Parts: sequence; C-alpha cells; structure tokens
Amino acid sequence: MHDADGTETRADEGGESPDAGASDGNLRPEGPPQKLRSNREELTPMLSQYLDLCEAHPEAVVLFQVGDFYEAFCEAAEMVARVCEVTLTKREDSTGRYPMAGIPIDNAASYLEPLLDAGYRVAIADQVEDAEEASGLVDRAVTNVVTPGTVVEDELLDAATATYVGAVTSEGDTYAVAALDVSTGDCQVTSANRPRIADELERLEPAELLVGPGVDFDTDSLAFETMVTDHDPAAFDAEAAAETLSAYLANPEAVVADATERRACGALLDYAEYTQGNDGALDYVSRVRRYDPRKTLQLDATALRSLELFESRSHRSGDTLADAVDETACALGRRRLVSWLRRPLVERSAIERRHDAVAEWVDRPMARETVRDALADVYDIERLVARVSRGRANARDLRSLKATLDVVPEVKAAMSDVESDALVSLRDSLDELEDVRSLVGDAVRPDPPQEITEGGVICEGFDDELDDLRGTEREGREWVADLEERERERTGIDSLDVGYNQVHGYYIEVTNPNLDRVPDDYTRRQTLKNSERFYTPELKRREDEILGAAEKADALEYEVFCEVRDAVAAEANRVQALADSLAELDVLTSFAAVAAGHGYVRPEMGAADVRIEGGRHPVVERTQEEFVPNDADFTDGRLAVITGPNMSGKSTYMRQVALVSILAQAGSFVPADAAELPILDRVFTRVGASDDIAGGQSTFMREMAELTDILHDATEDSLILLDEVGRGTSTADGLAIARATTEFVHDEVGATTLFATHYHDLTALAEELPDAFNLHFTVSKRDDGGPLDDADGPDVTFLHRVAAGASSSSYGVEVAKMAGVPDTVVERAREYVREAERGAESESPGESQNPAERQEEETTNGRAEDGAFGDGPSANGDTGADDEPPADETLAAYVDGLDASDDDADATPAERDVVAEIRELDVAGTTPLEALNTLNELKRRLDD
Ligand SMILES: Nc1ncnc2c1ncn2[C@@H]1O[C@H](COP(=O)(O)OP(=O)(O)OP(=O)(O)O)[C@@H](O)[C@H]1O
Repeated sequence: MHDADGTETRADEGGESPDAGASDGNLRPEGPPQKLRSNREELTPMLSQYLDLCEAHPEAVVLFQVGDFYEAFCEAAEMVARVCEVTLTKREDSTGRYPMAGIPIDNAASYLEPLLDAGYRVAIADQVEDAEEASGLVDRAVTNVVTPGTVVEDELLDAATATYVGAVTSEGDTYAVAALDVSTGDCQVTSANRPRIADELERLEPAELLVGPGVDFDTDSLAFETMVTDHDPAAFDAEAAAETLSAYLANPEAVVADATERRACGALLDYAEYTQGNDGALDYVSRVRRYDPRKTLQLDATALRSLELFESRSHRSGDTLADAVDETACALGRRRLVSWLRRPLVERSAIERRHDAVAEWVDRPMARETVRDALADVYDIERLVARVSRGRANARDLRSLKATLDVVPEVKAAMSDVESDALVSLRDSLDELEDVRSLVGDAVRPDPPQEITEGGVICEGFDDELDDLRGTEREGREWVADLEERERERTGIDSLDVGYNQVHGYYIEVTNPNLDRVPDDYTRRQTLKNSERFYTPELKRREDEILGAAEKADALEYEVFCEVRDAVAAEANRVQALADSLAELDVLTSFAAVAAGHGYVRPEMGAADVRIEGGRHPVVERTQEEFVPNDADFTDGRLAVITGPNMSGKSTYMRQVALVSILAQAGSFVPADAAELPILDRVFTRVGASDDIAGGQSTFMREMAELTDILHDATEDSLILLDEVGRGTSTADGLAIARATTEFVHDEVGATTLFATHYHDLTALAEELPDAFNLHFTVSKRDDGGPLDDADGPDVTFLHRVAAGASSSSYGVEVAKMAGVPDTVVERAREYVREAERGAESESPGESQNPAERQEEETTNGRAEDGAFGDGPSANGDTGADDEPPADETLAAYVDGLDASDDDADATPAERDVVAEIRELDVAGTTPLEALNTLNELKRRLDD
C-alpha cells in the first residue's frame, strides 16, 4: 500500500531508466540525496519526510517503509538495487522522477545481510502509525539502525560466536576498551596501556569500533576487519557518559572505577541506544562488568591465529581447537566455550574448580549424558530474552523459552547428588522460573503462528474477554455452517450453497433455474453468469457479529500477548542468570564428554615446569590415523632447541605443548597420559615464516616486529614458541638473530621456550647455556643412500617421535625423493651429502657429531657471507631440505667466532669489535628497523 502522493513503478511493471538523482556514480549512498536536497521546497510530503530522516542519519542508508516494502531513493536506490540484486525502478510525481529500489519487509533480514557485508549501516524507518488511521502522511521514525556491530537479528548472527561493538577512549597513556554484545546485553570494559588494549581488541574482534575524540589509535593496524564508526563526540564526555551509565548501574563508580573506562562504556551504551531506536536505556543490558585482562591467560592475535584456536589455515570446519573440544549441546554453551578458550584462567583455584567438575562428570557418565540430552533442548535464551526485552519477541520465542524452562527440573534432578563445588553451585543457581514457565504455558498456545497480530496465539481460558469474543465468533460460524442445510430445507433448493468471500462477505448462492423459488427475505448481493448471490438480514447481522468479534479478538490477543511478553521481560535478569548457568554447565559437561571420548587426563596445575607425558595435538590427532604421542619435559631446562627434517613433526609438537596448556587453563582436561603444568601468563608464538605475509610488511619485518613484542613482554611465566626465527633474511643474519634471540630468552626472560630451527649450529647452544637442551625428531631410514631403483617404498619413514639431543643427519634428500624430485637429482644430491660428510670427518677426526664442534678447527679464516650456503634456509622463506650442516663451514666458524672470548688469538680486531658490540646490544629495546641497520653496519665493517 503506497501513499497516494505519487506513483511508483515496481519491477514487474517495467520501469524505464530514471532520469535524475544518481547520475554521479561517486556519490556515497549514505546521507541525504543531492537531488532531493536541491528540490527541497517542492518535494511531496513523503519525500520530504524521507529527506529529513536521511539528514538525521547521515552515516546510514535509510530504508523507508512504504506499505510492504522498505524503499530507498536516488543514490541509495542505485546502491540497494546493485547490492541486494533488486530491480531499480522509479517514483514519479509532479516534482520529478526519482530512482527507487525496495526490499520486501517480510524478508528484510536476508537483504540486510549483503548491505552489512558491503560495509553499510542501514537505518530502518518504519511507519509508526496505522496507515488507515493516519490523516494525511503516515508518520515514520527510525526504529533501528542496523550496523555490523549491533545486529540483533538471529538470521544475521553466528550462533557460536558473540558479535561485539567496541569503543576505545584514552587519557594520557591509559586506554580503555568497552565491548557490548547487543544481542545478549553482555557488556564488559577494561583499561591498560595501548599495546595491551590492541591485544584485547584482537581477542574481542569487535565487528564495529567507536574511537573516542582525540584518541591516538591506529585501527588500520588491527589484525581483523572492523567498521570504524564516528559516534557523537559529546557522548564520550565524562559527564554525559556517567549519566548514560547511571541507567545501567546503580552505582557506576563502584563497578567502573576508572574515568577512561566510564567514558568508553557510557559512549558505547549511548550508541547502542541510538541503534535500537533511541528509546531510552536497554533494559536487558544488566550486566556491565569490569575485568582485568591480566587475570586471564593472554593470547594475542598472532597466537590465536598460529595455534588455530578458532580459525584454521585450511578453513575447513573441524580443524580448530574450538571445534576439536566442542561437544556442547546448545548455542549458549558453544559461545561460552569460545569465550573460555579465548580467555583461559590464571588463578589456580578457579582452574581446579573447573577441573573438579569435569572430573566428576567423567566419573559419572550416566548423569552426565542425561544432562547433555536435556541441554540439547535448550534454546538460545540469552538472545531470546533480549528480544523479549526489546519487544521484538514473537509467540514462538516465548514457547521456546518455555521449552527451555521445561528441561531445567530434569537437569536439576540429574544433578541431585553432585559433589564438586562448581556443579553444586551451578545446580543450586538453576532457577526453574516456575512463574514464567506457567505464565507462558497458560497464555501462549503451542505451535503458534509467526505473526502475533493475526490471532491464534493466546490459549483459551487465559482471558475471559477474549474467550467471550472467540465464543461469539465460533457460535456465529456454527450458525452459518448450519445455514446451508436449513435454507435448503426451507426453500427446497437442493443446490443452494452458502459461501464467503473477502469482498462481499457471506452469501447464499442460487443457480439461475432455481431463482423463482428464492424467498422474499433474500436480498440480492451479486449477479454471476449462472447464479445469483443473496443475503438475509439475519445472515448480515451474524456476519457483522462474526467479523467484529474476530477483529476485536485478534486485537485483544495482540494486547494480551504484549502483556505476557512484558511480564516475561520483567524477569529478564533471572532468565539471563539461568542462561549463564546453563552455558557454564554445558561447557563443563562438554569438556567431560571430550575427555571421556578422547582419552584426556586431568592436568596437575601449579607445577614449577611443564612436564607432559604422552602429549598429543588435539586437532592433528583426530586427522591422523596413528598419532604418535610425545613427552615434553622442561624440568631440567626451560629452553628446548628442536631440530629435525621437514615434516618430521616439530611444529605439531610445539603447538601441542601450547594447546595442552591453554586447554588446561580453560578448565578442560588435556590430550596426554599425564601432565604437570605451571600456570602461564602469556603464550607467544612466532610460527611459520612463510605463512604470515600480510599488511604490506615484508615477511622478515613482520617476523622481527613480532619478535620484538615477544622479547619485550615475555616473563618467566610465559610460554614462547619460536619456529625458524631469522629465516626470513640471509643465512648469516638469520642465524645471528636466532642465536642472539635464544641467548636473550635464556639469560633475561627465563620463559619456557620451544625453538624449532633448521640452523643446526644452534644446537651447540644447548651445550653452553645451562637451561637449554636439544630435542630432535627422528626418522627411520631404511637404507642410507640405498640403490635408487629399489622401489619398495620411501627411504625414510617419519616416526614423529621426539628424542633428546640434536638431530645429526640430514634427511632433506630423502624428503625430496618422497616429494617426487627426479631420481638423478636425488642421487646427485646424495653424493654431495656423502662428500660433505666425508669432508667433515676427515677434517675433524674422531669428533662428536656436534656441528659446532666439528667446525671449530676451521674458524681461523671464518668470514660470513650472505646466503653462502646453497642448502641453508633461503631468504624467500623456501622450505627446502635444509637441516644439513652448511656445506660451506665459514658461517659456523663466524658464529663460533662471535662467542670466542676477546682474547681469541684467531679473531681479527674487526671481528672482536663486532662481537663486543653485539654483546652490548639491547635486543629487546631495538626496533626491527634498527636491528636491520645495525646488522648491515656490522656486516659492512667485517667486509671492510
Ligand atoms: N606426533 C605425530 N604423529 C603422527 N603424525 C604427525 C605427528 N606430528 C606431525 N604429524 C604429521 O606430520 C605432518 C608434518 O608435521 P609438522 O608440520 O609438525 O612438521 P615440521 O617438522 O614442523 O615440518 P616443517 O619443518 O616442514 O615445518 C603433520 O601435518 C602431521 O600430519
């Protein structure tokens, strides 16, 4: 139904190309259209109303309700037509022709999705008065601004992850970030220095970010995509923000003690109110929490990514940690699991409390499975109750709430004799909400229709007036139903029919041959080709009664429904608390199901050092037919230098140590035979040089930047995984950096460190540094360099087994063979390897396999040459077969020279200078660029 002040051509009527309004393709479709602005004085009332709304929401595309469609005009119409793939039509009135495109209201969500994906905010302008009752122009108002961070429509949200909108403020060096999930009302705020806040944002990954006025924060440097929104600077003002907050917290200063945080939080809530139609405080946002990120295990974006916690490199589902340990039964649990994995705990008692609960469920499979079965019937009541509070829930939502409440007694019964603290308090906190449950059960019919304005929603017996109206309606219909029989009898016309149509209402139809038998009280209503239709005064009276009663009943049902919904909304806090408990219970139960199903054990927390027996990688073990468990024992040393050929399992091993720790601190059991674990404060990763080329930085620069972060921030409670640090540059520089890094981590940081490297020379460090040790991955070699025509199978088998000591032999050639490198090349390479080995043996007879020792005697004329080694790691991150000691021994000699004492008679004065300078270097305080320049300078001096 369209306003009468113009004519529209819809798609099916075939619109011709509009003549004006959007000719300039560069115009942004948000904001007031130029053509309307310049015609302002002449516009029809409706377009003028549209223009006003566009001006009030300049950052958004206004979709304007016209009957059953949301319409956009001019530039916005062109964009909507293109993005939503709907036809561009036109609206024509006395003032001109305007491009127009619309999306059907019934199915609006599916059209909003492409608009959000394309980076638009959408302001929904609804008709806010009944078009039939309006005198003149129907009043419209923006009831909802849909933005990527504030969407509440279920269809547009992922059930398993929370969608946040965030706000950042700063005062001096203190930065605060607040984050709100508008779909559930979960609101959290924290503050720290800028790098930590950046980390925090990467954990939250808000889909939209408000940056307060004057905040020096580069959103481009964030590792995730977010929409940056300029919100009214006045909302960030301390007083305004405090005022906003006071609607959410009885005593804001007690909960959010810090002014920077209050400003972030207040401005954010102000923005959320704005997007929800500026209708005052959002009742369901009742949990504004302040938290301290230091009270959780810190995982920055690099760690989250390289450990594949939530996103796998392969992008296959099932390949992430979250997938591997997700046996949750409901969406509430799934979201909670993700948030626990994102923020593992650091407080031993809290971790053990979760472990106790998991242990109890592991031991009691029957009760556990009963609970899990019951939880499978739990709806997403967190988002549902938010819809109830916003007045957007329909009858089906309320029935879903009831279905959820129905399972609570079952869950409680299954938990009647639980003993662990966490389970006992969860059970006791489960509120059956009997009042809400019986209210909804009594009021709302099972299987109600989607629409709440067309009746069929409220149960009989709930409201007397409604029952009377429905009674009248029913009685009337019964009377009509019997009418046909009665009239046939009365008139003797056997073919007489009683029917109903929308336009004419009830009628009695008599075919033409029988018209002479029509009684006097029949009045003609309609003439058809072969028959006439009549009504009687009584039928008319009954019709009015039926239709009147039905209409009143529908309206009353809607009213009653809204009352019921409001009554439920009044209990929103209790529903949220229940959702909270069910979510937590679901995760603990899921942890136990995973532990039982996949042989996880309870880790012992609070150990001084990591000691894992038979550890497994939780994701890789599921994809591998025979996964080889490996120990990780750091009790005699905290820094492991790990060598081994490509594909032997180094990365998997390092990651599994981290994943075991993360799972343990999240409250889960771990994939191992036994584990004693310290409580980590942070996990750092520098993994996979070739995988992270992003943001226009060279791989090497990126690597150095990450390394700088690690060296700055790690503590002795941290876990550091370093995979081939230094390989992004020339061999000499790379080795020097790797070595210096290892020494620094060992001497200054003391963190538990796993360092996988192809620089064999680094294994010598383990001999020198008291807290370092070597690990290597073995392969079994059927026949070292056996005949090539022996086609019985590969010459090496990866054992994927870690062992003490450094790897001493290169299997790169065999790996090359397995990869299909032609036999002649493989054989030639073998000859080179043999030659090199013979050379090494003859030059240091009877020496150990330690390459550094082997090379000791040749240090005299050692001189580093960039990229001197054909088989070493190359600058472009090539993963060649490269764990062979360099064929050209000069680099090893050079690095040994680095360590030689100043009075080493063999070193040149320039070399001694350089060594001294390297020793003085403050690596942690050096930026990547400075490091590069320094290296360059040192190298130049040596070359001179
Ligand atoms: N413990 C294990 N048991 C069984 N299979 C394993 C094990 N560890 C690793 N694998 C398998 O071997 C493959 C290679 O492992 P990984 O990537 O850890 O090797 P890598 O030594 O780090 O190799 P590169 O040096 O090339 O990075 C994995 O994809 C996995 O399929």
